[in-house]
Amino acid sequence: MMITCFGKARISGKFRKRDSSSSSPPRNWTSKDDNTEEEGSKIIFFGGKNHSFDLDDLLSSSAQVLGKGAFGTTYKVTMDDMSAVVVKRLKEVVVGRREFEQQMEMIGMIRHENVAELKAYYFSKDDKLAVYSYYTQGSLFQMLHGNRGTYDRVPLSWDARLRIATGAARGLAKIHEGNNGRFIHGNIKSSNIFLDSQGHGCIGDIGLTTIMRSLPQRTCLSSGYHAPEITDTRRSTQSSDVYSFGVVLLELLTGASPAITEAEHSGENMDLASWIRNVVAKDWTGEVFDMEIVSESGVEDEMVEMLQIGLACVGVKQQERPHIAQVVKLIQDIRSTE
Ligand SMILES: Nc1ncnc2c1ncn2[C@@H]1O[C@H](COP(=O)(O)OP(=O)(O)OP(=O)(O)O)[C@@H](O)[C@H]1O
Repeated sequence: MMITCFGKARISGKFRKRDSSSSSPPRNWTSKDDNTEEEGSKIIFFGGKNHSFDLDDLLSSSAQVLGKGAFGTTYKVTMDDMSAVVVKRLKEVVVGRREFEQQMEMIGMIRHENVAELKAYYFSKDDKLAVYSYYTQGSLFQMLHGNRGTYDRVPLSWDARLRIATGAARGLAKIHEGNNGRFIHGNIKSSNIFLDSQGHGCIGDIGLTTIMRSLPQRTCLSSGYHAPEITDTRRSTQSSDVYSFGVVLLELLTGASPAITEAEHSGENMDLASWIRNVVAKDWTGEVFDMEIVSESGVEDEMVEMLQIGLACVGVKQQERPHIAQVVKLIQDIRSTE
């Protein structure tokens, strides 16, 4: 299956550099009504006072728009010392300050090597910000689909994909342990999975779904990531997270986009999970794997095992999907050295 283009709108821009003589933040970065002294509106950091920047640094630094997602605009902000963080300016937050803060505090408590760290958050009437670590290697989406069909394409080996899947599964398992085992992610997809320095997958964008306006059902259906029972993204469940994670595994195996497209073989409109279910039912399993990995020798059994795990996760019946802890074990067992 060929994917020829990256397929996401890229925008570039810059925050205005703040006049260093001014003590108030620039208007384009903070509230539009000049109400910067709004009571209680201060940036809250995790990890005590041990942080290398404050709100002023953040607001005065140059920023580049990484993209506009469903939940707002995401910026890479580079500090004077050249360190970078990601700032997500959240739009359509549908909860009040108290609930927002409670959710952020819960997210902040989830610390794991395979979970993108929430460093800080900020709530005011006009601005809601979430500050994360910046991952220099970009997202799994970029790695899988970027530059396909061009000379600039850097192939992603099966070993690399296995490491990404292992790390991401561990990260999601940790997230599901949060809030006494009730925490959900709600938006698992390849653009929310990043790579750490060892090449393991790390899950980003945790826990925002439940505090944001629900995505339209049409958007959910066409993305290919959402479980079929989800009609309101604010009511995502751990089992729907497992479904979405299964879609990511299928994406890793096939190199195909999960969005609903006209399936090459049948000419029908279907999402990735449905297409793979169809192909496997017809016993054409070998045909689904990404051309980029299919020629690697001695790994086909591992790919077939991963395919079975992915298919179990995307089970249409919720009760038949595995728990994420089982998924971690199954993936680790594919190659016991991982
Ligand atoms: N911590 C991060 N480090 C590096 N890149 C990031 C980080 N967070 C997000 N990005 C990248 O920034 C871009 C915009 O992200 P954003 O989350 O706004 O949109 P999205 O992932 O496409 O959709 P959604 O809003 O549904 O998550 C994406 O390409 C994403 O992979």
